[in-house]
Amino acid sequence: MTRRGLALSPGTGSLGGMDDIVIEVDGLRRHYGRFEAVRGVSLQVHRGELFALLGTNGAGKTTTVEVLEGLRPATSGRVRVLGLDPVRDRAALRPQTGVMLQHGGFTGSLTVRETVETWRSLTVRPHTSQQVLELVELTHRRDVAVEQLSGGEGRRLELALAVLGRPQVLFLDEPTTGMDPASRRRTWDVVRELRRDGTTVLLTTHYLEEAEVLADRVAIMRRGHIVATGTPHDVVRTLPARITFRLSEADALPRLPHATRSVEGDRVTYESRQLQADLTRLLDWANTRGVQLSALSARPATLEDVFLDIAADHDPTNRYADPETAR
Ligand SMILES: Nc1ncnc2c1ncn2[C@@H]1O[C@H](COP(=O)(O)OP(=O)(O)OP(=O)(O)O)[C@@H](O)[C@H]1O
Repeated sequence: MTRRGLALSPGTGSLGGMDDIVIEVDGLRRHYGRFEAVRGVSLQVHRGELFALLGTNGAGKTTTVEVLEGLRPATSGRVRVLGLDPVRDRAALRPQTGVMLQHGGFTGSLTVRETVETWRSLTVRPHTSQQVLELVELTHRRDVAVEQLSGGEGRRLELALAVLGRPQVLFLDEPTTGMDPASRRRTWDVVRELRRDGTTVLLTTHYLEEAEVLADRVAIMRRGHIVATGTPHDVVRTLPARITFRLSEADALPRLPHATRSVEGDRVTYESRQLQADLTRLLDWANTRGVQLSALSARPATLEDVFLDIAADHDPTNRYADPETAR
């Protein structure tokens, strides 16, 4: 979706000495008292990239993002955003970054427009209110008190405020939580548009489909570690594709050369490393015998499959890791 006449390009103010790497995390550890929430995380995000940080509840995503935002110091390890230290250089970094927290702090009695105007007065080189409200499709709600917005509209207002200062780097912590599927897709369009205009985005989300459609690269965290990383395609291809169908007489099932089979009642699942070859073999077998495979489906693995595999508490360390991106 292209929005008319919007100049969304991020600020280009040079902070000097940076290359293509916008976010750099090396061996990050973060303790809360004696509990270690982040246990040696390393990642790099390049200019204009959208990187999604995924993980089970309590895995350490928010803690990692808060360290990057300068809201918490690292216990140890090196963290740089635009070549700067997020805590020490917070004043220099702040105008270059946009932050959408899980729970924004609005004053409920102000209208949407008053809220944006208040934030504009605190922002260097801001977009106009009209621009950002158009971007997130809240123009028709501009005179409504913030407390009367729906949950999804509130999230869109937070997104508008996060991009108000034309940030080079945008941190989005669960940006579409509480949105209906249509709002979520509209928000994806906005994020894609920002990314197209060169904004670097670090996103956390529990919606695996969101990461699959938006992210250039993902990292999946569990218990303070990154256990899988790479492009969504790279991460997903570590797991086999699935062929499923229902068949009452499962005894006569064929062996497929690249697949393992499991049967639960009348539900048959093949996990296949070569979907096309195995599916062809299966369909030939069924056609030759006149067998009806009901509710037949064949699909590659998804990020959700990988996530569930990781959450199931196998030991996935190293299984998914891409050595170039997770050191
Ligand atoms: N202020 C704090 N004091 C003590 N422990 C904390 C604090 N903040 C977070 N933790 C703990 O650190 C761990 C990581 O929390 P964090 O919020 O970073 O995880 P998360 O991956 O963002 O989780 P979620 O998906 O549930 O939002 C959790 O075990 C959490 O209970």
